[in-house]
Amino acid sequence: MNERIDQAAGLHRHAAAVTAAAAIALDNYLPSPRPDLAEQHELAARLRSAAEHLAPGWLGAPLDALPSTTPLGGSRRPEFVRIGTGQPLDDATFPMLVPLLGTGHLTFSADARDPRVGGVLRSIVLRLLATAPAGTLIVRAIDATESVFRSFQPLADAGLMPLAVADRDGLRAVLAEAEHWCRPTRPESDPKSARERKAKPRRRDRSMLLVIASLPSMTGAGELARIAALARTGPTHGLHLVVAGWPGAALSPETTQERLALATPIKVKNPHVLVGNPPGAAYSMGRSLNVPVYLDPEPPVELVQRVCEELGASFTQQGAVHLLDLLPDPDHGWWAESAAAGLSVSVGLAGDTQVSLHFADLTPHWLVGGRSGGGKTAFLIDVLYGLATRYDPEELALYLLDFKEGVSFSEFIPTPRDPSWLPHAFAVGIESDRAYGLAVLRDLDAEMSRRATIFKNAGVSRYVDLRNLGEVLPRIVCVIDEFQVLLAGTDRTATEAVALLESVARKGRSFGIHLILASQTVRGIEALYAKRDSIFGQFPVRVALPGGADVLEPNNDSAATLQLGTAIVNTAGGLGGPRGASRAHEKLVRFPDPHADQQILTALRQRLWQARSTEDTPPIVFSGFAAQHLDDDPTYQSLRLDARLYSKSQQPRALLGRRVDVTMTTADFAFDSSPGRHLAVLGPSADGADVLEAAVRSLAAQHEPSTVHFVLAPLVATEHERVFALAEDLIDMGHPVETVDKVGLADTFERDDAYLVVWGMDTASADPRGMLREGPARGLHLLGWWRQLRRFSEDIGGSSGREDVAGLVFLNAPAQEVSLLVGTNVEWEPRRGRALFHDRHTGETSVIVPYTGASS
Ligand SMILES: Nc1ncnc2c1ncn2[C@@H]1O[C@H](COP(=O)(O)OP(=O)(O)OP(=O)(O)O)[C@@H](O)[C@H]1O
Repeated sequence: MNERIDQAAGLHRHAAAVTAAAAIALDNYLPSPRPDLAEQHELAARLRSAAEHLAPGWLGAPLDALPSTTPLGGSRRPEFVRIGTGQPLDDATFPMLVPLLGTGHLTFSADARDPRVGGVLRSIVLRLLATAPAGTLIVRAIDATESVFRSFQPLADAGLMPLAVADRDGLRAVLAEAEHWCRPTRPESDPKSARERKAKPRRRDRSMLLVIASLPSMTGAGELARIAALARTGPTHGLHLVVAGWPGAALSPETTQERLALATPIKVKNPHVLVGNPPGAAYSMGRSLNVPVYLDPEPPVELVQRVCEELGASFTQQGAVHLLDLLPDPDHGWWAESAAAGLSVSVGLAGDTQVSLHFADLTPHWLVGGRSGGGKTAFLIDVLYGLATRYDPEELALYLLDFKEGVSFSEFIPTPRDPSWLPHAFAVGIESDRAYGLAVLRDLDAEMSRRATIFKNAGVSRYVDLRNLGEVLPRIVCVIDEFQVLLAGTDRTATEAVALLESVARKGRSFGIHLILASQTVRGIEALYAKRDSIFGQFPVRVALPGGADVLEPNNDSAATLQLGTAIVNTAGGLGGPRGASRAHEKLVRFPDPHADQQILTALRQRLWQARSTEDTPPIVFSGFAAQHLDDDPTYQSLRLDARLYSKSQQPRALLGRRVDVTMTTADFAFDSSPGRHLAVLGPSADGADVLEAAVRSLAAQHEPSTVHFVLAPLVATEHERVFALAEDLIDMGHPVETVDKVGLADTFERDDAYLVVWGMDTASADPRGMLREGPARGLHLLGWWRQLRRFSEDIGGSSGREDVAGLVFLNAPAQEVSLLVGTNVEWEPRRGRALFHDRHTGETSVIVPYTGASS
């Protein structure tokens, strides 16, 4: 350690001496009215030699002439950087250096739309990145032209420097990050932590460089003021700015943009530039160096590419963690742990050491934050494989819900190409919708009640005590990715979801039920305003990924500048502590990208799957936008195998679709002789025709041949073909079938023991009221699709006839009209692939995914 300090001090003394020498050289130089050529040559030579010391290699050499063997990554912070060539005489030149890191900022009077400025910005950033010791320089860029840093893409891919932001929101986000970086440190009171701080890298060991190549067009006075404020305070916190286009044009006659504090201003002329006085120093000739300076040309594209790729690769290699580094040895330790006292899983490496987090009484739930693309899914998948390799499916059951458009958890379910699944996965929601999220929370709440009864019967009050009695009951971990979607707004779903979340969050620990809530935004969830503390207070484990600092306490800035693949894990509710001090409750970890090695991931899942017990069934999958088919319905499958399942003593039921609940139960409507046993499918959506067909097919499967008639009336021309095909199938099953048209329909109203199925009931001319009232008693049931709700209402004789049709399936019908027909206020938002089913007999009103289309 002493050796490194001595080395640093030596380097510092050396740099100071060279700077002083250069300053004296410049100060002693007074331009004579008739310049002495020899003297100028000699001065340029002295400046060249000073520059070689101050800015060797990457920092000061012409980039197109640099040997390709020049190594990347120096041993200390680069302080001066070359911007171009000073040319006092045609044949006398010297490298123009400016102080930056450790001193102040740079401004260019023109922005990057001037290609010379764009070029020199690329060159400055490249020089600094190539020289800074690995991981010590954090670069953020803003560029409305979106072209200046395009060639730096490999750094973004490696997670070293995000792509430049181009719009005002991006600018604001970057400014907020820089302001976060500059927040004053909290006073140091604990001498021990002060001591420890010396041994740890401190914030000042890293610098943040904010490069503004061109400001977004909507930039306002507020943002300009924030930039100016950052310039004033930045350097003491290691923040430095390079701003092109400063000062810009005044936004209004009252506003003039001041020179940026602590900046070396560069006035862009044509073809040269003038370099103004650096902060705290003055060229003796006046406000700027009295020598024309030519900005460095832009670095060769291949060079940028090569350097970025090398930096990216070495960063990736240095930090790379492999999923297998976090998992137990498959030959010795899979499924070896007991969940009785809690669950434990390695979530990443700190140095070479595994860092584990737990689901236990003191740490029942976790909150994970990170911006989109920040690695949330990767982190969650690591955790899930970690748990799934440590605990037997008897010890652990997973509920996995994803509210974003991606398909985070789809790898845990069987697909046509790969039939394996994660045996621990009980229910998986892909592109979940809010109704399904709510169903999962209801299910967890009901599971708590079920477990409470088990506990009571066993005479215990805690999960661990029950397990100690030898009872097998898995712990449940429910992961909800982008949970804020479930809680969005202030509607009934949000209100109920908050109440259930609170209940599970508060009581879950006692029942072995744990939550991982993940989000890109934890603040600003309106439905949580009153409940924030009472809910999140139950989440002592906080995991902040890049862009997810808001899961930590506002004054804890440890996650301010995380790179992709790293996370802050905090087990004290996000609480911080003195900057730089070692925090037992908080660690910076590196975690693997599980998808980096798809083969290993597949092999892992298959191995887990092969180890499952023979009773294990695939997870129940709710796929938000997937259609549901009658042939895939387990109820339909079983009744086709054994029609006696619905024997005559039971009522035949029309299967309509799957309810949006955890197990995706079948929604059905029963037919018997009591009044109202008719089914109306309502709304213009073409799905109506499919719903009727599924209803008919499922009913046909429950009747012995020749025991009931099917009368099919395709009054909608487009449905003729479908109905004829259906009729053939029914005949094959041994059922008597008739098809009728509009004229023939009226006669069928008098029949007994028949299902009368009408596609386009709204075009029928006969009055169905008598048939609706009296039909069921004679075994005649109508299954009708009305495309217009008003016509249906007329057909039943308005609200007085409501009871005559007890089964209602609403497709794309507005909530107001639905409420009128149901007779109570119904919350319903019509959308593709969803229907609202109301059964007046059972009182059920539920959202279903109606059966549509061909079977899979
Ligand atoms: N530990 C890691 N190391 C390197 N790259 C990673 C790591 N984790 C994730 N990535 C990469 O970052 C990208 C985003 O990751 P991921 O999909 O997990 O983020 P996310 O936060 O879930 O994003 P979104 O919410 O947009 O889906 C992916 O391309 C992934 O390969």
